[in-house]
Amino acid sequence: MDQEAKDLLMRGATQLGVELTSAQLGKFALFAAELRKWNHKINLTAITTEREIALKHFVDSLSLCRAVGKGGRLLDLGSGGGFPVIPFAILHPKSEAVSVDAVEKKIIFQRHVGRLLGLSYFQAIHARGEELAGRFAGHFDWVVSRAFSDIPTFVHMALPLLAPSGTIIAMKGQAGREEAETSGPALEILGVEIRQVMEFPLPFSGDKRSLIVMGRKNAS
Ligand SMILES: C[S@@+](CC[C@H](N)C(=O)[O-])C[C@H]1O[C@@H](n2cnc3c(N)ncnc32)[C@H](O)[C@@H]1O
Repeated sequence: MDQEAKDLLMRGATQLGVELTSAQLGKFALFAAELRKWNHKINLTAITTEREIALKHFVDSLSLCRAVGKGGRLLDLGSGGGFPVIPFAILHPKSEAVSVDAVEKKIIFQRHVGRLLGLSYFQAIHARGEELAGRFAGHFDWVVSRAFSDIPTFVHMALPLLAPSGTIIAMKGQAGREEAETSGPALEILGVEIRQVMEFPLPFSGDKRSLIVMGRKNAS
Protein backbone atom coordinates (compact mmCIF):
# COMPACT_ATOMS: atom_id res chain seq x y z
CA MET A 1 0.00 0.00 0.00
CA ASP A 2 1.28 3.47 -0.78
CA GLN A 3 1.56 6.06 1.97
CA GLU A 4 -1.72 7.74 1.06
CA ALA A 5 -3.64 4.45 1.40
CA LYS A 6 -1.89 3.67 4.70
CA ASP A 7 -2.76 7.12 6.06
CA LEU A 8 -6.39 6.70 5.03
CA LEU A 9 -6.55 3.31 6.72
CA MET A 10 -4.94 4.59 9.95
CA ARG A 11 -7.12 7.70 10.12
CA GLY A 12 -10.26 5.83 9.07
CA ALA A 13 -9.67 3.21 11.76
CA THR A 14 -9.10 5.95 14.36
CA GLN A 15 -12.42 7.55 13.41
CA LEU A 16 -14.07 4.19 14.07
CA GLY A 17 -12.40 3.99 17.49
CA VAL A 18 -9.68 1.53 16.44
CA GLU A 19 -5.99 2.34 16.91
CA LEU A 20 -3.89 0.18 14.58
CA THR A 21 -0.32 -0.70 15.59
CA SER A 22 2.43 -0.46 12.98
CA ALA A 23 2.56 -4.29 12.95
CA GLN A 24 -1.16 -4.45 12.15
CA LEU A 25 -0.76 -1.77 9.47
CA GLY A 26 2.00 -3.90 7.95
CA LYS A 27 -0.35 -6.90 7.83
CA PHE A 28 -3.03 -4.85 6.07
CA ALA A 29 -0.42 -3.70 3.53
CA LEU A 30 0.60 -7.32 2.84
CA PHE A 31 -3.06 -8.33 2.52
CA ALA A 32 -3.69 -5.50 0.02
CA ALA A 33 -0.65 -6.51 -2.06
CA GLU A 34 -1.78 -10.17 -2.23
CA LEU A 35 -5.35 -9.15 -3.03
CA ARG A 36 -4.18 -7.09 -5.99
CA LYS A 37 -1.74 -9.79 -7.16
CA TRP A 38 -4.27 -12.63 -7.00
CA ASN A 39 -7.01 -10.48 -8.48
CA HIS A 40 -5.15 -10.50 -11.82
CA LYS A 41 -5.65 -14.27 -12.00
CA ILE A 42 -8.84 -14.98 -10.07
CA ASN A 43 -11.71 -12.62 -9.71
CA LEU A 44 -11.81 -11.74 -6.01
CA THR A 45 -13.06 -8.17 -6.01
CA ALA A 46 -14.05 -5.31 -8.29
CA ILE A 47 -12.30 -2.93 -5.89
CA THR A 48 -8.71 -2.74 -7.06
CA THR A 49 -6.92 0.54 -6.30
CA GLU A 50 -4.96 0.83 -3.06
CA ARG A 51 -7.06 3.77 -1.93
CA GLU A 52 -10.31 1.89 -2.61
CA ILE A 53 -9.06 -1.26 -0.90
CA ALA A 54 -8.09 0.79 2.16
CA LEU A 55 -11.48 2.50 2.38
CA LYS A 56 -14.06 0.16 0.87
CA HIS A 57 -12.64 -3.12 2.14
CA PHE A 58 -10.43 -2.43 5.16
CA VAL A 59 -12.08 0.56 6.87
CA ASP A 60 -15.52 -0.76 5.96
CA SER A 61 -14.68 -4.16 7.52
CA LEU A 62 -13.25 -2.50 10.64
CA SER A 63 -16.58 -0.75 11.19
CA LEU A 64 -17.74 -4.14 12.52
CA CYS A 65 -15.72 -3.27 15.63
CA ARG A 66 -18.37 -0.76 16.60
CA ALA A 67 -20.43 -3.80 17.61
CA VAL A 68 -17.75 -6.48 18.21
CA GLY A 69 -15.49 -4.65 20.63
CA LYS A 70 -13.83 -7.43 22.52
CA GLY A 71 -13.34 -10.28 20.07
CA GLY A 72 -14.55 -13.83 20.74
CA ARG A 73 -15.29 -16.78 18.47
CA LEU A 74 -16.40 -15.31 15.17
CA LEU A 75 -17.81 -16.85 11.99
CA ASP A 76 -18.04 -14.92 8.69
CA LEU A 77 -20.58 -16.43 6.28
CA GLY A 78 -19.89 -15.76 2.58
CA SER A 79 -16.54 -14.05 3.21
CA GLY A 80 -15.38 -13.77 -0.45
CA GLY A 81 -11.90 -12.24 -0.47
CA GLY A 82 -11.84 -12.31 3.35
CA PHE A 83 -14.15 -9.47 4.41
CA PRO A 84 -14.77 -8.69 7.18
CA VAL A 85 -13.09 -11.77 8.72
CA ILE A 86 -9.42 -11.12 7.92
CA PRO A 87 -9.46 -7.50 9.19
CA PHE A 88 -11.14 -8.87 12.34
CA ALA A 89 -8.42 -11.54 12.67
CA ILE A 90 -5.68 -8.91 12.27
CA LEU A 91 -7.28 -6.89 15.05
CA HIS A 92 -8.02 -9.87 17.32
CA PRO A 93 -5.22 -12.37 16.58
CA LYS A 94 -6.06 -14.54 19.64
CA SER A 95 -9.76 -14.86 18.79
CA GLU A 96 -10.93 -17.88 16.81
CA ALA A 97 -11.99 -16.51 13.41
CA VAL A 98 -13.66 -18.88 10.95
CA SER A 99 -14.34 -17.94 7.36
CA VAL A 100 -16.68 -19.81 5.04
CA ASP A 101 -17.27 -19.42 1.35
CA ALA A 102 -18.83 -21.66 -1.28
CA VAL A 103 -16.18 -20.74 -3.89
CA GLU A 104 -12.97 -22.71 -3.40
CA LYS A 105 -10.52 -20.33 -5.08
CA LYS A 106 -11.55 -17.58 -2.65
CA ILE A 107 -10.86 -19.89 0.29
CA ILE A 108 -7.48 -20.90 -1.16
CA PHE A 109 -6.61 -17.19 -1.37
CA GLN A 110 -7.72 -16.58 2.22
CA ARG A 111 -5.66 -19.54 3.53
CA HIS A 112 -2.63 -18.12 1.73
CA VAL A 113 -3.17 -14.71 3.36
CA GLY A 114 -3.75 -16.29 6.78
CA ARG A 115 -0.40 -18.13 6.55
CA LEU A 116 1.45 -15.08 5.24
CA LEU A 117 0.12 -12.86 8.03
CA GLY A 118 0.70 -15.47 10.75
CA LEU A 119 -2.96 -15.55 11.77
CA SER A 120 -2.80 -18.73 13.89
CA TYR A 121 -6.42 -18.67 15.09
CA PHE A 122 -7.88 -18.05 11.63
CA GLN A 123 -9.22 -20.84 9.43
CA ALA A 124 -10.93 -20.68 6.05
CA ILE A 125 -13.38 -23.42 5.10
CA HIS A 126 -14.65 -24.25 1.64
CA ALA A 127 -18.32 -25.09 2.22
CA ARG A 128 -21.78 -23.73 2.01
CA GLY A 129 -22.94 -22.10 5.22
CA GLU A 130 -25.82 -24.59 5.37
CA GLU A 131 -23.34 -27.48 5.74
CA LEU A 132 -21.60 -26.34 8.92
CA ALA A 133 -24.08 -27.21 11.65
CA GLY A 134 -22.68 -30.72 12.26
CA ARG A 135 -19.19 -29.37 12.91
CA PHE A 136 -19.87 -26.08 14.67
CA ALA A 137 -23.28 -26.43 16.34
CA GLY A 138 -23.80 -23.66 18.91
CA HIS A 139 -20.13 -22.67 18.70
CA PHE A 140 -19.85 -18.99 17.82
CA ASP A 141 -20.16 -15.83 19.92
CA TRP A 142 -20.56 -13.82 16.73
CA VAL A 143 -21.89 -14.80 13.31
CA VAL A 144 -21.42 -11.96 10.83
CA SER A 145 -21.78 -11.28 7.13
CA ARG A 146 -21.21 -8.46 4.67
CA ALA A 147 -22.91 -8.27 1.25
CA PHE A 148 -24.15 -11.83 1.69
CA SER A 149 -27.93 -12.27 1.56
CA ASP A 150 -31.21 -10.92 2.83
CA ILE A 151 -31.44 -10.79 6.62
CA PRO A 152 -33.83 -13.76 7.20
CA THR A 153 -31.79 -16.10 4.95
CA PHE A 154 -28.60 -15.13 6.78
CA VAL A 155 -30.18 -15.52 10.22
CA HIS A 156 -31.66 -18.91 9.31
CA MET A 157 -28.17 -20.10 8.33
CA ALA A 158 -26.48 -18.49 11.34
CA LEU A 159 -28.79 -19.74 14.12
CA PRO A 160 -27.65 -23.39 14.38
CA LEU A 161 -24.04 -22.17 14.63
CA LEU A 162 -24.64 -19.52 17.28
CA ALA A 163 -23.82 -19.97 20.98
CA PRO A 164 -26.91 -19.63 23.23
CA SER A 165 -26.14 -16.01 24.10
CA GLY A 166 -24.36 -15.25 20.82
CA THR A 167 -24.91 -12.29 18.51
CA ILE A 168 -25.66 -12.15 14.78
CA ILE A 169 -24.58 -9.07 12.83
CA ALA A 170 -25.55 -8.21 9.26
CA MET A 171 -23.37 -5.46 7.76
CA LYS A 172 -25.60 -3.38 5.52
CA GLY A 173 -25.69 -0.08 3.68
CA GLN A 174 -28.13 2.79 3.70
CA ALA A 175 -31.22 0.59 3.43
CA GLY A 176 -30.26 -1.54 6.45
CA ARG A 177 -32.84 -0.15 8.86
CA GLU A 178 -35.67 -0.54 6.35
CA GLU A 179 -34.62 -4.13 5.59
CA ALA A 180 -34.42 -4.87 9.32
CA GLU A 181 -37.97 -3.57 9.79
CA THR A 182 -39.42 -5.60 6.93
CA SER A 183 -37.58 -8.70 8.22
CA GLY A 184 -39.39 -8.45 11.58
CA PRO A 185 -42.10 -11.09 10.95
CA ALA A 186 -39.62 -13.63 9.52
CA LEU A 187 -37.26 -13.07 12.47
CA GLU A 188 -40.17 -13.47 14.90
CA ILE A 189 -40.81 -16.97 13.50
CA LEU A 190 -37.10 -17.79 13.96
CA GLY A 191 -37.24 -16.60 17.59
CA VAL A 192 -34.79 -13.78 16.89
CA GLU A 193 -34.99 -10.13 17.90
CA ILE A 194 -33.25 -7.06 16.56
CA ARG A 195 -31.31 -5.61 19.49
CA GLN A 196 -29.84 -2.58 17.77
CA VAL A 197 -29.51 -0.91 14.39
CA MET A 198 -26.28 1.07 14.37
CA GLU A 199 -26.15 3.64 11.57
CA PHE A 200 -23.09 5.71 10.76
CA PRO A 201 -21.21 7.31 7.85
CA LEU A 202 -18.01 5.66 6.69
CA PRO A 203 -14.92 7.82 7.26
CA PHE A 204 -13.94 10.01 4.27
CA SER A 205 -16.57 8.85 1.77
CA GLY A 206 -19.50 9.55 4.09
CA ASP A 207 -21.28 6.53 2.59
CA LYS A 208 -24.05 5.31 4.87
CA ARG A 209 -23.52 2.01 6.66
CA SER A 210 -25.53 0.05 9.20
CA LEU A 211 -24.94 -2.88 11.52
CA ILE A 212 -28.05 -4.94 12.26
CA VAL A 213 -27.38 -6.54 15.65
CA MET A 214 -29.57 -9.54 16.51
CA GLY A 215 -29.87 -12.36 19.02
CA ARG A 216 -32.21 -15.08 20.31
CA LYS A 217 -35.26 -13.66 22.02
CA ASN A 218 -34.90 -15.80 25.13
CA ALA A 219 -31.19 -14.99 25.51
CA SER A 220 -31.42 -11.27 26.26
C1 LIG B 1 -21.00 -10.50 -2.66
S1 LIG B 1 -19.86 -11.64 -2.01
C2 LIG B 1 -19.37 -10.80 -0.53
C3 LIG B 1 -18.02 -11.24 -0.07
C4 LIG B 1 -17.50 -10.54 1.20
N1 LIG B 1 -18.33 -10.82 2.34
C5 LIG B 1 -17.36 -9.04 0.99
O1 LIG B 1 -18.11 -8.29 1.61
O2 LIG B 1 -16.50 -8.61 0.20
C6 LIG B 1 -20.87 -12.99 -1.40
C7 LIG B 1 -20.08 -14.25 -1.14
O3 LIG B 1 -20.95 -15.21 -0.55
C8 LIG B 1 -20.62 -16.50 -1.05
N2 LIG B 1 -21.79 -17.37 -0.85
C9 LIG B 1 -23.02 -17.24 -1.41
N3 LIG B 1 -23.87 -18.17 -0.91
C10 LIG B 1 -23.15 -18.90 0.00
C11 LIG B 1 -23.46 -19.99 0.87
N4 LIG B 1 -24.68 -20.53 0.90
N5 LIG B 1 -22.49 -20.46 1.69
C12 LIG B 1 -21.25 -19.93 1.66
N6 LIG B 1 -20.90 -18.90 0.85
C13 LIG B 1 -21.83 -18.39 0.04
C14 LIG B 1 -20.22 -16.25 -2.50
O4 LIG B 1 -19.38 -17.25 -3.00
C15 LIG B 1 -19.51 -14.89 -2.40
O5 LIG B 1 -18.11 -15.05 -2.25
